[in-house]
Amino acid sequence: MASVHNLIVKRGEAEILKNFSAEFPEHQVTAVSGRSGCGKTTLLSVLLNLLPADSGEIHGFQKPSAVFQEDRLLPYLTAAKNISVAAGCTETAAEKALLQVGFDPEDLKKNAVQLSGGMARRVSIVRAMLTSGDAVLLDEPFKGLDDLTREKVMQFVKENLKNRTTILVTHDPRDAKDLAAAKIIEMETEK
Ligand SMILES: Nc1ncnc2c1ncn2[C@@H]1O[C@H](COP(=O)(O)OP(=O)(O)OP(=O)(O)O)[C@@H](O)[C@H]1O
Repeated sequence: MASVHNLIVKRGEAEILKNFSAEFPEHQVTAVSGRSGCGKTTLLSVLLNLLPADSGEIHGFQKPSAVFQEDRLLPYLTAAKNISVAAGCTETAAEKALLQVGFDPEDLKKNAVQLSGGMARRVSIVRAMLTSGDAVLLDEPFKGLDDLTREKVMQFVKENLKNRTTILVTHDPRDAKDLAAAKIIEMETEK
């Protein structure tokens, strides 16, 4: 089991995670939901080492890759270059993956700054899925995608999870079901 134990995380004066403990089945998907502001993104930021915990223990997230709510792309590189630089794969592999998630061949020529929000979101999903590591942290990855695109992206994510321990933050029960989540954590009750 990957786990966090008695995590305390403050942001400014506010204690966001108050002795939060949870277990995440290894090689499976755990869905995390909870009201807006309860600390889901904060939890992922701590697991990614982007935010320090004030105390607590973390096990099983040595090398996670992530989809953030904001897409964090390098604006003047193409989608495929953004992916290959971060994931260490070839641009050809990145382009193949982008076509799978619904990019048009024409879109492959554009720099990230020229992409729509939904396209940028798909680039960040492909980047996370093609990056190797022991865990995948997905912060509302399917939010705002139309149904057809969501289906393509869902298929791509399923094919590329590769048994990695996965945390899926989502408000949509369909996401947990479609990714066959082994466990669902409702954050308020576990804080
Ligand atoms: N950079 C920051 N500095 C100070 N407080 C912050 C910062 N980012 C978030 N917070 C606060 O931390 C709390 C938890 O935010 P977080 O983004 O983790 O919630 P969330 O559960 O992911 O919410 P949502 O579902 O809306 O994305 C909120 O009260 C928020 O205002």
